[in-house]
Amino acid sequence: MTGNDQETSDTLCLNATNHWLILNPTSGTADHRDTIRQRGAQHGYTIRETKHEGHAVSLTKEAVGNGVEVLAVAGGDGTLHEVVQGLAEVDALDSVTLGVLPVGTKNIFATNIGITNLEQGFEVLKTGKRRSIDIGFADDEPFVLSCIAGLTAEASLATSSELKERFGSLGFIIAGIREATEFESLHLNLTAVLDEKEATWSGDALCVLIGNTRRFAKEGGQANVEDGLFEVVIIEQMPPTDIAAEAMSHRLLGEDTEHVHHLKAHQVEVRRLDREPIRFSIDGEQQTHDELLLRTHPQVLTVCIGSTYTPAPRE
Ligand SMILES: Nc1ncnc2c1ncn2[C@@H]1O[C@H](COP(=O)(O)OP(=O)(O)OP(=O)(O)O)[C@@H](O)[C@H]1O
Repeated sequence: MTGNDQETSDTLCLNATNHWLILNPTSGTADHRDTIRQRGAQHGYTIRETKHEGHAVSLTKEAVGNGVEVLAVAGGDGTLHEVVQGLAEVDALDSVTLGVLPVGTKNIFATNIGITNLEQGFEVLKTGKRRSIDIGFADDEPFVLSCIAGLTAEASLATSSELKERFGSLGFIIAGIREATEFESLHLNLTAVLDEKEATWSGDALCVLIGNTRRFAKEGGQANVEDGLFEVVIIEQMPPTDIAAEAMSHRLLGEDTEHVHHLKAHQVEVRRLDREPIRFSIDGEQQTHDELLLRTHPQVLTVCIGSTYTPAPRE
């Protein structure tokens, strides 16, 4: 099914009978607990609060065990990651409709599906349309946003608004790397598969950015979340003198440059070529691996979307 084919199957999120709401009271500025409890109760949700890290995984499994049809997630991207993990663990990715109430710090996923605030999140849960979107898997772990190899902290991608202003989305990553003090390059092999064709790349990289709902190339923002493909950017190790020029080229042209490659793939394998394991950030969660196999599962998760959401933004 293509993104457009789904238009005919859009269904309002209004009719489901069994609604649960998973609330992370510590997300973002941590001042939303009472509001969510009150609004959630008004809308007839069964509310479950997370008490510790990882708790949203087991609460989600409990919700599935209780036959939940609509699951609202009041939190940020980390909470959402845990909920999707819970759904995957009980093989229920396609049996629940997910809604997002963005009360986290960055809320990248909510923004990418057209939900910008709490009020609108509740409204979309009640009257919004739903779409089936792709989920990535890193070995057996599902992820929604992205898997990044080689950056020491996800934060370095999100904070520097001045660099972003100057260089654009990918450019500011490149420029950000230049400014990072503790940065080690990666000696790796990457194999990408698209339409049964394989492409490989080996060498020293500054980082590899693999987006599911998140786009790093060009102006960044939302990727096509319904095409069953990752958007992959390989940023090669390069002389410091080239970095600013490459960053600016991405700002001005949005195109591949000598040291930056952009491709789409439904499967990506990343393997280390030296002794150091590779550091990955999977939806912001830090892990190390010698190798990692990333695959997309196309259109397996049904989510309530905001009216500004479009499956294929600025292809
Ligand atoms: N009661 C709790 N106490 C402490 N940590 C918790 C609790 N409940 C959940 N968590 C953890 O809080 C982490 C961060 O939550 P979340 O992602 O929702 O907020 P955020 O980091 O502010 O937002 P974003 O990820 O959008 O920037 C999650 O990884 C989760 O494991």
